[in-house]
Amino acid sequence: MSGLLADAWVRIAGRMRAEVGDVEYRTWLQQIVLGPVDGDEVTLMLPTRFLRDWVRSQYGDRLSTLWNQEIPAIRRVELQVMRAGDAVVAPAVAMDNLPESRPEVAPTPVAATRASSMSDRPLLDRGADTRADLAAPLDTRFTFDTFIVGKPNEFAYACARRVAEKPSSVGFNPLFLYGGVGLGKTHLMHAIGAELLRRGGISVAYMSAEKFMYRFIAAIRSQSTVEFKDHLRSVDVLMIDDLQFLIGKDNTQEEFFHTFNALVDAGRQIVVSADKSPSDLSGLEDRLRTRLGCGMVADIHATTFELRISILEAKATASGVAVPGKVLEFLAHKITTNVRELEGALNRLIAHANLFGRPITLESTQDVLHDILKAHDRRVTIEEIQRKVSEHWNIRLTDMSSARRARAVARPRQVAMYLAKQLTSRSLPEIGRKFGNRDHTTVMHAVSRVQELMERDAAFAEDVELLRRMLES
Ligand SMILES: Nc1ncnc2c1ncn2[C@@H]1O[C@H](COP(=O)(O)OP(=O)(O)OP(=O)(O)O)[C@@H](O)[C@H]1O
Repeated sequence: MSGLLADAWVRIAGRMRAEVGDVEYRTWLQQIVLGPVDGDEVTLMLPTRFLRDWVRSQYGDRLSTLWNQEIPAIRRVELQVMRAGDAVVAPAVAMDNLPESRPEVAPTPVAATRASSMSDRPLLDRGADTRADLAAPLDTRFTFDTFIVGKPNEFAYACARRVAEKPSSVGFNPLFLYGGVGLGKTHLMHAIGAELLRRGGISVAYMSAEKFMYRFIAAIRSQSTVEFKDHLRSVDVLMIDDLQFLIGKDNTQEEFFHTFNALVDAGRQIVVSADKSPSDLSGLEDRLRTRLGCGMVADIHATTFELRISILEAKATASGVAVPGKVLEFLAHKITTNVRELEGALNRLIAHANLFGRPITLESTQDVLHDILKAHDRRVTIEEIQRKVSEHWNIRLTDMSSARRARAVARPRQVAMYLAKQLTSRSLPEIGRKFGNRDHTTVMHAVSRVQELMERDAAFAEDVELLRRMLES
């Protein structure tokens, strides 16, 4: 039964994804864990109360209907907050593990290939000779206009713009974009596609390396490799996302290599993205790596605090919901690695504010994003905080846990407790223990005292803020 349930759940999750779109699925539904069935009721579990309430109010009815269609004996869906020890029938279904939710082949030729949701399927637009089987939408939100440029990505952005304006320019073919997860590679590729489409008269194919492989395998199975190759080799611009997927897939690499050569030799543009530079993609064949590195290689670096703030400001403005600067700064401090996560956190705050009609505050942010923030807390330890604070005020590290009450020692100790509360997910008693076995009420007092002082004394507030930044960087 559990295999049957798990299979049904994957289909339902795929259906929901198709209905709500990738971003909404990732933000709200991807964390659902499948629990057991009891009588006519299936249990779905979520990590926080907020997520549970939101999913219940927004998707509860639809989930019940889909479950009932899959397994008629199921009539109700029970949404629960997950607790340790709850029985799990199937883990959360990450988007990449879902079946393709839209039809592979567009039913009719599509001339304008813009649609509202993201897809890995390639697109092709060349007026009259647009072919239906290569037509697919780009994510209309991923344009150059919505891409926020800062020091870490300005070079990649400039290269992408150049390719969109003048494909196949000398020195820019292939364009190889690389960088860590969620830093905007796909966004830039879609932006190139959108710009080329806007200008018109050029055919563009975009697909992930994974999709490239599946299509290639499907073509082999249906004995249509010649058509597959011809199709790909007829485009003016070919974009392949997440090339690292081809590592270890030797036959697909070989096919890609030939397609690549045929296109470049014919003066067509190739754009490729990956998580590493060509020279670091050690599982790729040498000759392919060499060719990939022959054009323009552009690195998207990790975001800076300033870039994260600019991205958040732009997204908050676009949403039309007032998000205080302090909240944006807090998020930019806390979520530092991945723009996708940063965006997801902001979306959740905005949805919460809309749902309950309450303004966004620092307190509500900490509450609503509890699970995300906890995951980002782990990096700073109380010991590090104690060390930095002692160095800053030039006191002995042992005074963090000593009984000395002189202000010169007691104040830094209070600041360290305050920072421990802000920057880690430790409870008040746990923090107290690390400071010479002090009681949790002492920590509570320290936190409110530091807050009070920060409000009254700008120089002191600046000191504390500086320490916080140092600890987080
Ligand atoms: N500079 C930026 N300005 C605006 N939005 C951005 C920027 N960088 C990333 N994003 C947003 O962050 C999200 C993740 O970006 P994207 O999917 O392009 O990342 P990626 O580098 O392709 O990630 P992956 O390695 O997972 O494929 C997208 O919603 C994108 O719009």
